[in-house]
Amino acid sequence: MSGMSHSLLVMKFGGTNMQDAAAIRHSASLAARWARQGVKVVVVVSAMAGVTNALLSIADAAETGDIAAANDSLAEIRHRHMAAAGELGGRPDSATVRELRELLETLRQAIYGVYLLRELSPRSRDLIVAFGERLSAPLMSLALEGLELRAHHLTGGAAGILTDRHFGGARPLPQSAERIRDRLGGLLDAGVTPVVAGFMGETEGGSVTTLGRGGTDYSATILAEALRADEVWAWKDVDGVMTADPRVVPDAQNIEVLSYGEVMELAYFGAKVLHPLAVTPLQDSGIPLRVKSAADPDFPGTLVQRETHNTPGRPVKAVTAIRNVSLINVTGAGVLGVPEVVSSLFGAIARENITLLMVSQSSSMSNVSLAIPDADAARAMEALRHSATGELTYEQQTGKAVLAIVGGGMRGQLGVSARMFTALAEAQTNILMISQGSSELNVSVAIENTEVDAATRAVHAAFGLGGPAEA
Ligand SMILES: Nc1ncnc2c1ncn2[C@@H]1O[C@H](COP(=O)(O)OP(=O)(O)O)[C@@H](O)[C@H]1O
Ligand SMILES: N[C@@H](CC(=O)OP(=O)(O)O)C(=O)O
Repeated sequence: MSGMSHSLLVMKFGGTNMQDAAAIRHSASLAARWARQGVKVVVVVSAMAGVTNALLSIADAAETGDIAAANDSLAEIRHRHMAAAGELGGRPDSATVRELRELLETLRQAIYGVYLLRELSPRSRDLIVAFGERLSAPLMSLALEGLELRAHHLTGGAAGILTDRHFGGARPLPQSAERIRDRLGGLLDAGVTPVVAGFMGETEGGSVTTLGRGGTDYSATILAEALRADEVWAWKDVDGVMTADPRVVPDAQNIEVLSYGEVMELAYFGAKVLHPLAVTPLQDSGIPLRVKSAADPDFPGTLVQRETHNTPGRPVKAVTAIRNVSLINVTGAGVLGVPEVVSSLFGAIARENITLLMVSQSSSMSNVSLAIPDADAARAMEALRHSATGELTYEQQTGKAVLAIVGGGMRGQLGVSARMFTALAEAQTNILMISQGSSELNVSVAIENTEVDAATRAVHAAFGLGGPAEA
């Protein structure tokens, strides 16, 4: 695909595309291919694959006093980055390699601090976990320099991304846009390729924040919107956004076009391919986002744009699933016809910042069911018990999953849900709960965790997603 018509592209490279020196070199060559054609390229990088999870475990180990485990794992991270730096041509005495060493030492001290205090606040966790991206950005600079490009790496904060103080799930502040133009405009005009550490920003007071798991996609779109880029390209280890997770459904197909709304639903309902909020910065400008395959750069991938693009006979575009979900059933006299109770339940969930995946209320109004990620369920139960009025009982069932179908073509179409339920029945899947999003872009059901893979394949086949669209 030609980039000739573009003047500015933001390119995001995920953990897999940064996993070792060879992958980083390949990623750099993709950025260089367009930079050499005169396109200004802003590169945004994730941590090397696995590093974010490792840093989270290290922080937890330090907090519980297991400094030996923390140090062992830190040594692996140090080795992995120093080895990659060497392979990418970084000399031990070069400024970039010295900087890497200093970053690793600061990380070690931060972890030791957690160990001494036995205390890990959301703020300290963000500081520690963002080191993954701060350490991978210099490696990308080395790789770009190895291809004779001039590069300059920056933290998310230094690139101008200012956020609120919501550690672990921070949101950008409006004044970021001007800061980003200030911080990156000069570099771009001087022919330098900025390499921005993804996933992170900083508060006005200078504390490091993170944008939520998978947040590098979000960093890329925040930068693209501020810089009025022509497009954002998210390079992945898949062809694009697929009709289902290709690890579960071998005949999943690439989706050519999706709307911002569709991609948000897909991400919300578990498609790990993009951050659920990634397209939100683009909604005003309509800047397109392309999900592209790093292994096959000329393949068009998936174009994500403002407008919905429907194929006749194909109301559903994709099937997604979220595993490890809890269902919380709220029953009791207090639920009977008392909308305030429902609103107080929602308030409690919202205050705790818990993702509410599904809600359903029985027609008798005597029962409300909520689907919540297992990881949030204990907090949710606690919050619900403290919030509600009346005589309510709460019952939690774990080991469930949410399966969703997504597509703009289902709006106003009869029979789509019925087709999904028939497919599930034929696959002997018991449906525990049903809900349709008010946007009419999705229908979701709660099922048993153990039945997710078979159910996904059955629904995928029922909507003809594994082959060419029906006429
Ligand atoms: N509908 C889907 N389309 C494409 N990929 C999906 C989908 N659902 C889940 N995935 C998984 O998401 C992965 C890509 O996301 P991720 O690894 O986070 O990307 P990144 O390269 O940005 O780190 C793929 O390897 C794939 O297994
Ligand atoms: N490293 C962060 C941010 C990210 O976006 O990663 P990836 O692009 O590898 O999904 C995470 O794991 O959440």
